[in-house]
Amino acid sequence: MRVAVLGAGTIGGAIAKALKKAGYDVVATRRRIEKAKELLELGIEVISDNREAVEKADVVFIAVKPSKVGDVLEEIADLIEGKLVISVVAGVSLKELKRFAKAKFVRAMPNIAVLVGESFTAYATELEGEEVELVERLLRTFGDCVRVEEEHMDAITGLSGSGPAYVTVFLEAMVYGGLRVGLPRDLAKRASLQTLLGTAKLLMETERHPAEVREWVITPGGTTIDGVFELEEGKIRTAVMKAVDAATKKSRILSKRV
Ligand SMILES: NC(=O)C1=CN([C@@H]2O[C@H](COP(=O)(O)OP(=O)(O)OC[C@H]3O[C@@H](n4cnc5c(N)ncnc54)[C@H](OP(=O)(O)O)[C@@H]3O)[C@@H](O)[C@H]2O)C=CC1
Ligand SMILES: O=C(O)[C@@H]1CCC=N1
Repeated sequence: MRVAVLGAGTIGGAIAKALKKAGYDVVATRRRIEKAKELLELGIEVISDNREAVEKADVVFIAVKPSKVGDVLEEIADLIEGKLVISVVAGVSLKELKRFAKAKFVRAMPNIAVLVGESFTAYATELEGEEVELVERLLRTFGDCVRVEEEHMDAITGLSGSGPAYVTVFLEAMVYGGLRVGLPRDLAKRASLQTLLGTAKLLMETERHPAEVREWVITPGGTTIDGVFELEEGKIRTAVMKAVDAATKKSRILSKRV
């Protein structure tokens, strides 16, 4: 199966790599192909002509910025009639995509962990049956994937699409905390990363509520409660909730600009 990825930038490049690794024949596009050396080295064909890429492909991914999606769809509209087209563009609805072409559209939202096969990808579509099975086969090469009602897609964008950025802020703060109490940089980073990974794995495997796992860690009168007290005073929960809310609202605003 041949897959075209239009807009081989940060996420498009990651998608092209994941699909190539899974054995798909991949053609990727961007205007400045000199910036796609890494993809070329992996055996991915990189060209600047979207029409040529689409003509040769069975499935098309669109990973350009929201402001460009209209132009790109207009450019390829006649070639994608009846073709499966998966857009990962934030804030652009199925209804808006369908304004430009009569393709079989899927709206998906992965995150940058596609690069290590650990994305959370949600998708919405009106397709059914074998076509949905194909969509899931493709999206599973990125990591976990789940079908959702389209009304959830902006919130998914604000939560898991943008999520790696929030987690890296927290992670960096943990490392700095380690530095502040005198740990060497490498040790602080390794301890913070493994703590994050281990906690996520623990929560996933035990399916316990985060509060329950937190109670396991907090020894009465011990060290952890003093740390948790500071986090609560710093309003970390409202800060994270506001971050998800702001990014979700931005996704909703982007959709009005296409
Ligand atoms: N970054 C992320 O983690 C995620 C991003 N997304 C979505 O993916 C999209 C891209 O985001 P991101 O990867 O961060 O942005 P980038 O700017 O890194 O990638 C966009 C790419 O599109 C290329 N491009 C621009 N115009 C065209 C065109 N006419 N034809 C073909 N390619 C073109 C650009 O390259 P050139 O200038 O060389 O043409 C650029 O590399 C956005 O819509 C975003 O909402 C979704 C999930 C996660
Ligand atoms: O920042 C953005 O707009 C994109 C969408 C989700 C992650 N990155």
